[in-house]
Amino acid sequence: MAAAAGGGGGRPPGPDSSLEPYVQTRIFKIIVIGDSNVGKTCLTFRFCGGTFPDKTEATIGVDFREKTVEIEGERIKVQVWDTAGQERFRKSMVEHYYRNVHAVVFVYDVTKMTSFTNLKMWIEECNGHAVPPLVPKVLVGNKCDLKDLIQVPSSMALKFADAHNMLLFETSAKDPKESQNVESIFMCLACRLKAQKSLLYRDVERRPGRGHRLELTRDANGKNACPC
Ligand SMILES: Nc1nc2c(ncn2[C@@H]2O[C@H](COP(=O)(O)OP(=O)(O)OP(=O)(O)O)[C@@H](O)[C@H]2O)c(=O)[nH]1
Ligand SMILES: [Mg+2]
Repeated sequence: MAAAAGGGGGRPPGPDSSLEPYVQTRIFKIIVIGDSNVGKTCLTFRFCGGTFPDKTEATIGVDFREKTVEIEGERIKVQVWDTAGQERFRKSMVEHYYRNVHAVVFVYDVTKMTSFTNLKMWIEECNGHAVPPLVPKVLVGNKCDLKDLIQVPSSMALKFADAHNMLLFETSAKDPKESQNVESIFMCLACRLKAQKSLLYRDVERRPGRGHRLELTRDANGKNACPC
């Protein structure tokens, strides 16, 4: 596809750069919401970077993390908004969190009951920002590695999740054995969003010199099927 600069040799001229092919990559904006210290930063780190951070500080405003995934042959950019749990670090940003959001992850800490009871407030905040009912939402109980300290029984969390029409994931950002489960949270949402065909292509990526790529690469093994 690439043509030598300067032409000659009977070859066709290289493509005009303004006509370079585009690849359209959908971006799914997923926000992670919940009390301070429940592990939002660690969960997003685990999903996007594959590791558990040695040390975290309270998030101020928002941190963005991204991961490109492939689902049924389509490359999708999952843009994770790691929000601040502390009121003073989030109040000027709240509008931005919810604007054009595609999916919401509500997080609580299984070792801290107040982080679970506060979910009601987080859901109210979300509803108060006119997030459409079609926007998928999931519930995540984090820090399951701290088995002896668990305060929120699974049965209670499941009941709450059912009542709010959400899937429940109980996991640990810290335990490497749970990394697949953490991945499933975001992949499940991405799969659901992909199935909502009405979502617009929100991002157009220019990929010079790669030929026409509007036809999408296919996973020969049919991997990346929806985990939920
Ligand atoms: N044992 C255990 N500790 C965790 C886990 N996830 C996070 N932590 C710890 O919990 C503390 C808070 O984690 P963060 O990810 O910074 O919490 P956050 O929800 O982002 O907090 P804010 O940014 O203030 O909203 C840190 O000390 C983490 O190391 C987990 O799965 N297990
Ligand atoms: Mg944080």
